[in-house]
Amino acid sequence: MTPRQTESIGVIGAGAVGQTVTATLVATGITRRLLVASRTRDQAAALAADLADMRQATSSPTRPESCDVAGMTGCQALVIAARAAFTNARCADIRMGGATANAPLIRDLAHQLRGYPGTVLVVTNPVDLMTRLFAETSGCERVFGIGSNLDSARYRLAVARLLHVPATAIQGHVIGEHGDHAVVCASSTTVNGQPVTIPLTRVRQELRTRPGRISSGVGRTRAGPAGAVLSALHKALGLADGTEELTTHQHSAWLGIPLRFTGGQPLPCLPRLTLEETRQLAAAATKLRTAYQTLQTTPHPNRLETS
Ligand SMILES: NC(=O)c1ccc[n+]([C@@H]2O[C@H](COP(=O)([O-])OP(=O)(O)OC[C@H]3O[C@@H](n4cnc5c(N)ncnc54)[C@H](O)[C@@H]3O)[C@@H](O)[C@H]2O)c1
Repeated sequence: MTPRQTESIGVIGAGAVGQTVTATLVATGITRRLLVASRTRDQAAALAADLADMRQATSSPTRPESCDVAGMTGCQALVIAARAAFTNARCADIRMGGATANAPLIRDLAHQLRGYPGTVLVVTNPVDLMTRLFAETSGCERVFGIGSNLDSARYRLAVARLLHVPATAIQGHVIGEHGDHAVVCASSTTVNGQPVTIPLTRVRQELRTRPGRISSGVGRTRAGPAGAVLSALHKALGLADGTEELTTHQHSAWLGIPLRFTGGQPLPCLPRLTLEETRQLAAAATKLRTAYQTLQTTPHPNRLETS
C-alpha cells in the first residue's frame, strides 16, 4: 500500500499560485510540515499565519511554517511559484514575456538549492524554459515543469463539453510547450476507449482563450495550476501511481510529455503521433531550444531586481 502523506513540502513564492497551492496542501493534509518562503520573510510569515488559521479551522494535520529557501533542503519536494516584478506587455506568446525577468530569479534559487536531492516542481513561466534553467543551473535530478498537465486537464474538459460526454470518459494529452506551441494529441484521444473526431479548431480556440478569460475575471489563474501541482506531487512523491504531462528532458529538448509514475519513478510514455503532430512537437522543441540559447546569451544582472 502506498503512503498517503509525506513529511515536508516547501513552496517558494507567496503570490496567487503559491497561496492557492499552500491552501490546497493544508486542506488535503498530504504533508506533515509545509514550509513557505517568499521574496521577504514577512510575506512568508503572513502566509504561514493565514494557513495556520486554516489548519486550526479544519483540524488539518499539516503544520505551516515560514522559512528561508536555505531552510527547505530537507523537504521531500519543493514547488517554485515565484515571479519577478515586471509588466508583461505581450499580446501573443504571453508566457514567453516573463523569460528575461524571471531567469535571474530562477538562477538565484538554483544556486541556493544546488544539489538538492528531492523533487522540484517549477511553475514559474515560461515554464519549459524555467524548468530547464533551474535543472541545469542547480544540478538537481528530479526537476519537472507544471503546465502540460494543466493544458491536458483543460483539453479533456473542452472535449467533454463539445462532445457532450463526461470528462472522465476522455483519455488524451496536450504536450510540447506550455504556450503557443502546445501540441494537441488529437489522433490518440479516445472517449470510453474509442477513437473520436476532435473538433480541433474549437478545442484550440478554447485552450488559447481560457487562461486569459480567467485572468481578466479574477486577476490570475490559480486554482487550476494548484490542482495541477497537487496532482503532480501525488505522483512524484509516490503517494499515487498514474500519468502526468510534465516538462522534462527528452531527446535533447525540454518540453511537456506524459510521464507514467510508478512508486514515484517516472517513465516517458509518448502516445502515437501522426506526421503532423510529430512535426508540431519538433517545432515546439526547436522554438524552446532557440529561446533557451537566447536566454543564455542575454547578459544578466548579478543582482535580482524584484519588488
Ligand atoms: N505553469 C503554469 O501552469 C502556471 C499557471 C499559472 C501561473 N504560472 C506562473 O507562476 C508564477 C507565479 O504566478 P503568481 O500569479 O502566483 O504570481 P504573483 O506575482 O502573484 O506571485 C509571485 C510571488 O513570488 C514572490 N517572489 C518574487 N521574487 C521572489 C524570490 N526571489 N524568491 C521567492 N519569492 C519571490 C513575490 O513576492 C510573490 O509573492 C508566474 O510566473 C506565473 O506566470 C504558471
